Amino acid sequence: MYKESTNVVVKHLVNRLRDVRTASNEFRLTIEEISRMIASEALENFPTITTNINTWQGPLDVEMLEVQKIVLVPILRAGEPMLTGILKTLPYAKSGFLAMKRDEKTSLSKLFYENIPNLEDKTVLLLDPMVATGGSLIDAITYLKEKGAKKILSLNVLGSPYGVQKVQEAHPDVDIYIAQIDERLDENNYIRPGLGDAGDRAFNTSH
Ligand SMILES: O=P(O)(O)OC[C@H]1O[C@H](OP(=O)(O)OP(=O)(O)O)[C@H](O)[C@@H]1O
Ligand SMILES: O=c1cc[nH]c(=O)[nH]1
Ligand SMILES: [Mg+2]
Repeated sequence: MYKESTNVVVKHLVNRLRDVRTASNEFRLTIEEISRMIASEALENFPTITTNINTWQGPLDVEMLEVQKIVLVPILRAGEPMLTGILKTLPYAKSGFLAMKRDEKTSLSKLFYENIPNLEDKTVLLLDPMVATGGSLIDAITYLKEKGAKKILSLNVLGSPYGVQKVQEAHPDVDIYIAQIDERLDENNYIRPGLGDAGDRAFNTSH
């Protein structure tokens, strides 16, 4: 299944990303903010554990998210601000890394580096702002499954209808939480209206 956010603040922030005046620093901070809100939506039904803590009035049993069961995996580069944002909310989550690049001629993704912790009993939050053809996300999920992932939630900012459908067809067990699904994929496999190249926008390499 996929869930597109209906939150008006999320939509507002996505539109800040589209504006060409939004320079790299603000662009990354906005991705951080959107990611924290999408993570809240994705974790709404995540298991909690009763924990005894000391409060100002003494011991108290409270329900806490089972953060030790979460592994955050950004797809670099563009996924990096998503990791930074969510780690501010969940500083004790573990992180793994996939560095992938889409060949802009063939649109096929290539994996350059990986560092994935043990995924036994874990839920992976896979982080990539953009789902264009869906190829990078499909390959990343396939790789994580080979590494033992049983449960993967995909957190994304912008998708094309085509890409989101392709990911669902390839991996129907993966739930997608996305801020906005745009109109279409263009002839160069870019999302329209979209925001351009998220990695270039985030790291100031557009020109
Ligand atoms: O759905 P797809 O057609 O595979 O395209 C989406 C991919 O393209 C972008 O990364 P890119 O390859 O540009 O790498 P970057 O993060 O280094 O810019 C984006 O972050 C996705 O990973
Ligand atoms: O629109 C797109 C497509 C792929 N990658 C991006 O960053 N943006
Ligand atoms: Mg890029």
